[in-house]
Amino acid sequence: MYFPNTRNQDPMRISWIVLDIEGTTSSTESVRTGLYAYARPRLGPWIDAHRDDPEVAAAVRETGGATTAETVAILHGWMDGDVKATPLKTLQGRIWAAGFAGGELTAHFFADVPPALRAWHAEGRRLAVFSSGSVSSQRPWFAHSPDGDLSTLIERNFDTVNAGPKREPASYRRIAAALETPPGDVLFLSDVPAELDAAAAAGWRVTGVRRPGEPNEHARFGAHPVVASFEEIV
Ligand SMILES: CSCCC(=O)C(=O)COP(=O)(O)O
Ligand SMILES: [Mg+2]
Repeated sequence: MYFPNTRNQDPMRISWIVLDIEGTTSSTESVRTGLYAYARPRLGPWIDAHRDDPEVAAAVRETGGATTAETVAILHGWMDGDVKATPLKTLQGRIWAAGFAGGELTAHFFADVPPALRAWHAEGRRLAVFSSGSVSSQRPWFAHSPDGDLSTLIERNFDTVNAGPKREPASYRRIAAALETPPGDVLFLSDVPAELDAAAAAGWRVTGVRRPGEPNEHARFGAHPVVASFEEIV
């Protein structure tokens, strides 16, 4: 096995591969026009119907709005600005999970992703996800791939609640500790250079994913190795 960023290192030491979702395994379009459009009109009714749910109540409190209308306006503003605020991700995640369960949503994965995940899993690499999307949405996303259920390949799920912000090294230290693995044995794949910087600062191996047509296609990845497809991670 050859990873672009493992020259002069033993690639067999990579025991965990941690995946970003949007821009890496899946298109930004599928998230923004699929998931975001689904959540947008449902936020208000969902909040009103789940006021007694502690997770929903806490997310609404953290949003800072006094009424449902105010809360929804703040949430819509975050969605418009692509602010990946944790309360928004919590509420979106719950709505999306219900949408997947009801058969109203399907996930998207780039064509090279399902075969790569299956091959890595078959050769003994362990797979995890670290996304701004909440864990409650990550699992149904992988379960409802058009290429079949990929969630069985994913052993661990991390988000901004159980790990922390994606641009802070401490979050990656927390994940490596949870995986009980030395940081140098973990490879992180992401389309966002600042996330790769944070992971590398925590001692992880990293590879940038520069997919044609994605918002970060022309991003500067600095010294980080970069691939355009998981097929290049042979
Ligand atoms: C079911 S995945 C939801 C995707 C999402 O909401 C998101 O913010 C993805 O961000 P990422 O950190 O994976 O780039
Ligand atoms: Mg991403």
